[in-house]
Parts: sequence; C-alpha cells; structure tokens
Amino acid sequence: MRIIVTGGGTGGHIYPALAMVNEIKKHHPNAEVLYIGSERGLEKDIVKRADIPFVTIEISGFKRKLSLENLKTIVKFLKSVGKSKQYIKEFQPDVVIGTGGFVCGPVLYAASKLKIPTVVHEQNVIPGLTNKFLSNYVDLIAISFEGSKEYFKKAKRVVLTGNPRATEVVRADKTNGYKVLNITSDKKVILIFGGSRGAKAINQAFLEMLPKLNQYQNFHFVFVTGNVHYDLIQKEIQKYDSKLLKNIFVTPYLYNMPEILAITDLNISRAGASTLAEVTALGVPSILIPSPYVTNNHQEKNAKWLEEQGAAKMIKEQELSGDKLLDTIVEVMKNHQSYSQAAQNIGKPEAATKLLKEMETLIKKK
Ligand SMILES: CC(=O)N[C@H]1[C@@H](OP(=O)(O)OP(=O)(O)OC[C@H]2O[C@@H](n3ccc(=O)[nH]c3=O)[C@H](O)[C@@H]2O)O[C@H](CO)[C@@H](O)[C@@H]1O
Repeated sequence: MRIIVTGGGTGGHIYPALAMVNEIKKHHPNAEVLYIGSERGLEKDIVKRADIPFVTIEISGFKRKLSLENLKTIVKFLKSVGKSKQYIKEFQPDVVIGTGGFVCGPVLYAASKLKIPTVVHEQNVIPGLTNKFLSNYVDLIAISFEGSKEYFKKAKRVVLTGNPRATEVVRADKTNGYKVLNITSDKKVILIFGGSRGAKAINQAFLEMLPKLNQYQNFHFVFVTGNVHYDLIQKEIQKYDSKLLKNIFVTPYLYNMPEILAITDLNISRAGASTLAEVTALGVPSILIPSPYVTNNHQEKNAKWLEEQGAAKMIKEQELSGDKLLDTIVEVMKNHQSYSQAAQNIGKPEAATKLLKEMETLIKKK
C-alpha cells in the first residue's frame, strides 16, 4: 500500500495522521508513506521525529472576512495545488488522507483532480473551513462525532469512525510512563497542559496553586508548559523548595504523550478534539478549560458535551484561578470512579481500525 498523508498546524491535526500511519503499518508492514506538511506548522518537527519521509508546500489560511490577504492566499493555494500534483504523480499513492488544517486543502484537491482515492478525517463536531471545502471533492469523510454529519451534506460518503489517536493511546505502554516520571504506580498522576502549544492562563493557574500542593503528597503533577512559556515558568518554579518540587515534573512538551496519558488519573487541559478523544478512550476524567480563541468557540462546545456526559468538569478561562482549580481537582478525584466510567462510555478506542477498513474498501473500489 502506498499512502500520502497530510494534515497540520497543530498537534490536534498531526497526531491523528500519525496514528493512521501506525495503524496502516501494523496491518501492511511494507506500506510506503509520504507526509506532505507546511514549513511553518508543528508537523515539521513532530513528523520528522517519527521518521516518516516529509515534504512541504507553502500555504496560509483564508481569513473569514474579505481581505487583500485572501488574494495572496488564493495565489499560494493554486501554486500549492501544482506542487502537490507533482508530489502525487511522483509517489503514485493508492490513497491520500488528510486530517485537517490549511495544508490539507491543496493536497486533497490535487489528488481528487488526479482521480486518486481521497479521505478526510474531521476531529471536531464543527468542521474547519478546509475540511468543509474539501467535502465537495473527496471520496470519504470520516468523522469523530455523529453531530458533524449535518455539516457535510454534500459529501459523497460520511462515516463515523472516531479519532484514530484514541486507538494509539489505548495501546501505549504504561511501564514506560512510570519510568519517564521515575515514580511508582501508587502515585496519582495529574497531567496539566494547554493543547499542543501550551496556554498562559492554565500555566498561571498552576503557579497560583503550587504553594498549596504540599498537603497532597500522593499526587504527582506532570506540568507541560508549552515551548514558548517554558523558560519563564522554570524561573518561577525554582523559587520553591525541593520537597514541594519532588512531586512535579515540568517539561516544555511531551513527545511521548500516549505513555503518560496511559498512567494519568486526571487530565487538566484545553478542550481540543484530539485530546478529548484520547482521554475518553482511556477513561481518564478531565478538568477542561476551553480556549476562548478558537473559531465558533468550538472548544467550549466540546467541553460542555463531556461535562454533560459526566466525564469532565469545565472551568471557563475567565473563571479560572489557582484556588478554583485546586478545589475542582479535589472534587473530581473524590468521585473519580464515576467520572472515569462516564469518560470510557463515550470513548471510541477502535477508531483507527475502522478508518483503515474504510480506506481499504475505497482503494479496492477504484
Ligand atoms: C487553538 C486551536 O486552534 N486548537 C485546535 C487544535 O488544537 P490542539 O492541537 O492544541 O489540540 P488537541 O487537543 O486537539 O490536540 C493536541 C494533541 O497534541 C498532543 N500533545 C499535546 C501536548 C504535548 O506536550 N504533547 C502532545 O503530544 C495531545 O496528546 C493531542 O494529541 O486542533 C484541534 C483538533 O482539530 C481543535 O479541536 C482545537 O480547537
């Protein structure tokens, strides 16, 4: 099997793509993969580390309002379609799959024009602009939530698969997680991170809560600051004594997130769709602080849905403080079993396997 994968910008788009690559390689060990990303997205770093052949196109996003910038974007888009066609003709894929983000636009559009089987995966309930545009051209749209169907009325075929990253995290090795943190399994692991780029407000709340953590010696905090915030946070944290800090692991980014998630008892994060697919597949309760800076406030909708299912507690960013966060942690940990069960009830750990079957069927048909 030969496949071209694309998707990028942030981790929420990249990791589902990589999870699909792993699933394909598990079932088709001789599969050849090419990843097409953009120079500026996180994929340049993440995909290279995964040791997958990686090439780029130049692309930027359309603004929702009319602007001169959009004209430049159209020119870039057309150039990128040309470049994508070149990559596709050279590589001769059996299928092209995209997981969202601007970079998917030209690649999947080019593939559909060249009559190569095409698949788009959507992680959110409300689709991004690129995936909506592509739904007019591609052969298959795989969705993570039933509710997305209404946004893809013109698509040839829409299938509910879930998010492939869910499959990846349930297969992760717990022993490695404990080894990385250098702790034993009797500790309660609390993971704190602000999406794939970090979040200042969440970091600030953690710093406010930090002096009070002495009384919670059975908790071990994994605090992921985001690359740009790391130096500042380190400076702040070093002010505290070593007894307090021995229960805290601070890092700018986790490249081995599945192994850490596999041993996590409570997740505190933004409400990006891939993170939510991961925690529900594993039955990990969450405290969610949705990013208010995203299109259509879609993270709040994600978080609310999990809260309604009993799998999470939501704190809006404007209500977030160290005290509020600590109180919520204590409350969720007290009722851990019920949150965990509710999370597991809505998880879709078989997502990657389902999506691979759909892709195989599509290839056979063409
Ligand atoms: C600001 C923004 O536009 N956010 C969007 C972006 O989120 P973003 O990429 O931040 O968030 P997601 O939660 O969906 O995904 C983050 C991914 O990165 C991984 N991770 C994160 C930190 C880390 O140190 N290591 C690591 O591996 C997580 O495990 C997860 O797989 O894409 C999501 C999926 O389309 C959307 O729902 C979000 O609204």
